[in-house]
Amino acid sequence: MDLFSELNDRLLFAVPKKGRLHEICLQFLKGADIQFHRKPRHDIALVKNHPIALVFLPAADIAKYVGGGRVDLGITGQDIIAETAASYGTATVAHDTNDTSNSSGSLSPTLDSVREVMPLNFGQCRLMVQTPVRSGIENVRDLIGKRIVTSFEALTRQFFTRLEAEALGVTVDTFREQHALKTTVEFVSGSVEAACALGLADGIVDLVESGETMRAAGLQAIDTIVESQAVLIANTRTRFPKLVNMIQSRIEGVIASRKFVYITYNIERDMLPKAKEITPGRQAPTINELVDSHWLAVSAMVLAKDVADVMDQLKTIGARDILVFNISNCRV
Ligand SMILES: Nc1ncnc2c1ncn2[C@@H]1O[C@H](COP(=O)(O)OP(=O)(O)OP(=O)(O)O)[C@@H](O)[C@H]1O
Ligand SMILES: O=P(O)(O)OC[C@H]1O[C@H](OP(=O)(O)OP(=O)(O)O)[C@H](O)[C@@H]1O
Repeated sequence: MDLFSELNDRLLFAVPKKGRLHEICLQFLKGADIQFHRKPRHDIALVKNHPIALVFLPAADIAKYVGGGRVDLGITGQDIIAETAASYGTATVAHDTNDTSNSSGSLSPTLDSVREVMPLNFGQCRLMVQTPVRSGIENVRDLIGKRIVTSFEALTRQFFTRLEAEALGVTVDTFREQHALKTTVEFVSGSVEAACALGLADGIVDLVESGETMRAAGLQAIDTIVESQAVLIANTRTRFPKLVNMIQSRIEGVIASRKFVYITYNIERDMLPKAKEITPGRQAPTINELVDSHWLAVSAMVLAKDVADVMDQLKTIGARDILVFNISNCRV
């Protein structure tokens, strides 16, 4: 059977083909036991153990493909969803209609049929307005009428349209009817931070995570347009709602297993109340008697980010043999 007829009976799942989100998406697929072999230079890979095909696409295009309907599911950033919606002139992503009829298969200019299934707890960043520190511009209003360079053209235009309307004391609709945007917004596809130093821009709109890139370019953040993280999105008219649920549940398991570690330790019986306070677990800690002893063995799930602190506290109440294990997978 050729690839095109193979794809007909499969859920299509779009995954970023490169960049910041790619590697961690592969870890999620592995954790969810979605097995595939991607041949070199192929952007479509058939999954061996489920009727799913993975489609490797630029992160920036994934919301568009899922909105178009032929791709059922995708992982991308909320910044990209917001940019795609802004470029279509729709404010947000619509929510589930429970309509599971077949989809059109076109790249239709709407995100009405895209549902945000769940946040994925990675790819956190903010889309920020930035200016050169030495320019002294710290108020976005002072950028009105100036040149802005960005990869997020639609959101930037939307932002400055609101700003200019506000400055004139009119509604956005009135502004659109009666005025032209004074601020110049220009698109570049990458290395946005270089634009000010090159004399192409008075300010930029770009993503900030640690702020290192921004500081290295002599820039400062003066406003936030969108806060973002990676999300799982689905087309509401997918033919495969059960598979979507299965993938969601498995990815939830992967997220939980990355979020928690498993701790086990021994404690004297009279210290148990304090131990329970330090490691309450998700429901309750598991407690076992140690043979012929007044010591107990306690185990519980603990937030991975808190584990060093928890171990310190357990030590102060006399816990011994404290062991911490990574969780390779779980359903919670
Ligand atoms: N510094 C960052 N920290 C966290 N998430 C980020 C960061 N930069 C980008 N992202 C997220 O990753 C998405 C894809 O950005 P990225 O720059 O990796 O895309 P790309 O253009 O496909 O890759 P490349 O930059 O390699 O060409 C962004 O839309 C955003 O959601
Ligand atoms: O605040 P930071 O932690 O420094 O991260 C921000 C940088 O990360 C992204 O770019 P990326 O490195 O993915 O490359 P790009 O510029 O080619 O998109 C973004 O466009 C910033 O340049």
